[in-house]
Amino acid sequence: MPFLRYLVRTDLRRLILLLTIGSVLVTLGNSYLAIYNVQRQLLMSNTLEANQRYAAKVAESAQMLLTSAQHSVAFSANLLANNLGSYSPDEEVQRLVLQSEVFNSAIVVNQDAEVVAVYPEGTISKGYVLPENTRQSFYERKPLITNPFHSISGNVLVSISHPIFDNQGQYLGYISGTIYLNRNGSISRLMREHFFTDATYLYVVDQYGELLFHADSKRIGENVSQMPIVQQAMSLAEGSREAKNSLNINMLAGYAPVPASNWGVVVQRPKELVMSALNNQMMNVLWRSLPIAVITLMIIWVMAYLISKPLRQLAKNAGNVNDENVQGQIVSIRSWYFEASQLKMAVLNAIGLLNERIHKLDVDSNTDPLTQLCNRRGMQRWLDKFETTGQKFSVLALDIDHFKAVNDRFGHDVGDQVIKLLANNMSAFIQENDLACRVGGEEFLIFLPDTQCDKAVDIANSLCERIACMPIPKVKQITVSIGVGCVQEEVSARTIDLAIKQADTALYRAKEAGRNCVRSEDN
Ligand SMILES: Nc1nc2c(ncn2[C@@H]2O[C@H](COP(=O)(O)OP(=O)(O)OP(=O)(O)O)[C@@H](O)[C@H]2O)c(=O)[nH]1
Repeated sequence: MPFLRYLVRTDLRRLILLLTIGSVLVTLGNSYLAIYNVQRQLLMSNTLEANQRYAAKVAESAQMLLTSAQHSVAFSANLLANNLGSYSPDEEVQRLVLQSEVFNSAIVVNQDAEVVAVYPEGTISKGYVLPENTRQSFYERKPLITNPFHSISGNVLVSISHPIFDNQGQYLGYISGTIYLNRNGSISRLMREHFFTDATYLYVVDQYGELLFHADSKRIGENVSQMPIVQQAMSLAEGSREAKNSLNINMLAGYAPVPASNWGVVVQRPKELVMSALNNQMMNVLWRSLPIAVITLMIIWVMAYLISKPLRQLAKNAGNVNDENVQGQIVSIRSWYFEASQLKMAVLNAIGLLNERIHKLDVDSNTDPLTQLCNRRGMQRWLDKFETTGQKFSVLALDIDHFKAVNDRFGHDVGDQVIKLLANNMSAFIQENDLACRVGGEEFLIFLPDTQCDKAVDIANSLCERIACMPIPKVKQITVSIGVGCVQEEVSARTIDLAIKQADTALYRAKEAGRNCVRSEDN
């Protein structure tokens, strides 16, 4: 599952991405939620307030219409009271109905509860004596707006009446105008015609919770007094609230009273409709903010890449310190910000230091500490090189004569100084490409690349003489014996070994010959 491992691998870029994208998303989500809640609250309170204001406006207009209707009826009652002998009730009821669109019909009733004038004709007959249950205005003898009632023909009516008294205060009957709530007229138009373009609707209840006006005309007359919003509307107060309608749908309702008739006007709008408008709005916000969000996320991605890139390259190269080119690769890393640049310097320093230490260890492990010449291990490296390159060479095996005596006479420390001095002298004597090694206490091998045997013998003789003349503190003088060996054939491990053995044997012979001399295979 390499891909899965790649996905769950934790690196700086992923961490930066995770952190920043997480923060951006949480911030965006939080802002979105906050905007949603604020807008929701705002929209709900705006809708509640708008509905309350609309209900109040309609209620106020109804109040004005009813009050004006009451004044009209009062005016007619006064006219009839003062001119009953000369003025015709028939003309007055006709004028009452026709002068405005408020009343659908009007009647005058005398002190015997008998109808003496009616307009338009046919709604009720002159001479008709009111039955007991319709004599509210007759008995109460005061200005009155009756409770809504159902006529025989199925109409819902409200009657506005005013008593007629003569100059002596004697009761002569009353005049009343009738409004058919389910027919055309100022009030019913006021209640029915609205400018709602959505599912908002208005209804009116009387003081008993009976519907007087409703968008669904079939419901007029239905008693809805159990509904909480109606109960509040019936309390003759103005306000707004969230409430369920008769179909159990949540509504945002505003209500206001019509004091003249003890009616309540309710305007309500389904809450879901308000919320769906909000949801559309929020979707709109989301779509509009999407391009910026995508651009932001892309910028974050690029920044995460750029920030993590130098560190990632440093980490990768720090794991490859054995690579020869690692320092060059680290130098080429573009560390464009402070921390990465400091880290780059630190890694470069560390690798430099490490290489230095490794080099020193390498040199130490191949070098004789007393003379700083190659030891056996260092020598072997050179022999491997000769074998690989096929380069021929001669070799001198050199040993200090009677060195035990030097040690015995002057002490071991002086002996060491002699060995050191001899090594320096040899190093100064040999050529740049030659190699001097200390292979034993006072035994040395000197390799002379591309040097023939006779030439090597000459060099050995020169060296032997030079050392014999070398001034040495305390000891004064030492001599050395030298054996010469050469690689005669093709260079291989065997021929190299043979050449060294040759030199050793020749050295032995030099010692035997009295020391302070040179021997080779030929002499
Ligand atoms: N001071 C000192 N002495 C060493 C060191 N290595 C070996 N020796 C001494 O070198 C001496 C070598 O003695 P031998 O092998 O008998 O040889 P020699 O006395 O030089 O006599 P020939 O080689 O036969 O001429 C010994 O006494 C060793 O203790 C060293 O590193 N420092």
